[in-house]
Amino acid sequence: MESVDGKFLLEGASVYFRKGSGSHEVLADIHISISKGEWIGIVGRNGSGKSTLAKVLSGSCPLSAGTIKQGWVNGRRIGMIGQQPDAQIVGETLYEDVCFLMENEAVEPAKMPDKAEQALSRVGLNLPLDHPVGELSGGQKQLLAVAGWLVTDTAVLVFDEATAMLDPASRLNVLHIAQELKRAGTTIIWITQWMEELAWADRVVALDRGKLVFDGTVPSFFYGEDVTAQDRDRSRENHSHADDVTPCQRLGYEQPYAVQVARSLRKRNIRLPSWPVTVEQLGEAVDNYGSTA
Ligand SMILES: Nc1ncnc2c1ncn2[C@@H]1O[C@H](COP(=O)(O)OP(=O)(O)OP(=O)(O)O)[C@@H](O)[C@H]1O
Repeated sequence: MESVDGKFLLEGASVYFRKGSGSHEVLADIHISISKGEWIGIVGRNGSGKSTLAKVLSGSCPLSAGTIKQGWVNGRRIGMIGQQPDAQIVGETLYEDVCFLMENEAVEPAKMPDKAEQALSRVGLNLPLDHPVGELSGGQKQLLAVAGWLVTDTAVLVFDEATAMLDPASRLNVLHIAQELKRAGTTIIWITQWMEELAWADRVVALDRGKLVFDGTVPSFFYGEDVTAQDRDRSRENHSHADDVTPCQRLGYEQPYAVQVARSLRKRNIRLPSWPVTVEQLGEAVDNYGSTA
């Protein structure tokens, strides 16, 4: 276990912006602890403060009150990938773009081509270094932005609705790359409006009008009381909590299809052996149910 001092922590974090003669509270008294190598999914409706939280975590928005302790990040970088693929492009070619951060960090010029190639290959952009950035698709531009962070020692990558403008295949590709990075030890903060993307997270944090209204596991976000009830109710087979409103629904989001099906099955007392969020997970759960039933 990390010591408390070593934790990446937000404590009572608040951000106010000036509005007329008063102030507008965008983040209110947020407490979050982020573990090394964790994947945290952050959700909340438009204007709930997600981007502001992303900026606070990456150090680009100062707090009006409270504290941030970067603990185990320990001077390493916190990168951020935004929603607009074009907004984060800084070079004309892949090489120029991916070298931008290295130049800022005074990496030896002789080492740059190798580092650039390694970073591009890690994100699966296997194109010539002089390939024009203007010819990349939106999804490839997002991967290029990720590669830009990989040339330096990046401890945490914040994806702020980074897949919002992408087609389903590119979206999945960016998710896969983030998963690879997590396996290699990078901490992932994944902000999204797409509920199914939370399937990749270890934990969900939800914001509503600047307040933290949920911080828990993915199953408890989508299945609410059912999850805690499962243990409690093992001996009461006919009891079902499927009518309970889940944290996901309370936030005003539609539950993913797989969650709707699984909850509907639970109402009929068919309890799948896991808590599916994607259709693939639902298929696996049904398979496993079939083999144990
Ligand atoms: N620099 C700023 N000055 C004043 N108000 C701001 C500033 N930045 C954000 N806000 C306000 O803070 C609130 C939260 O904005 P933020 O972008 O963090 O929310 P969000 O959840 O990311 O929204 P979206 O999903 O629409 O991107 C909004 O009401 C926004 O208008």
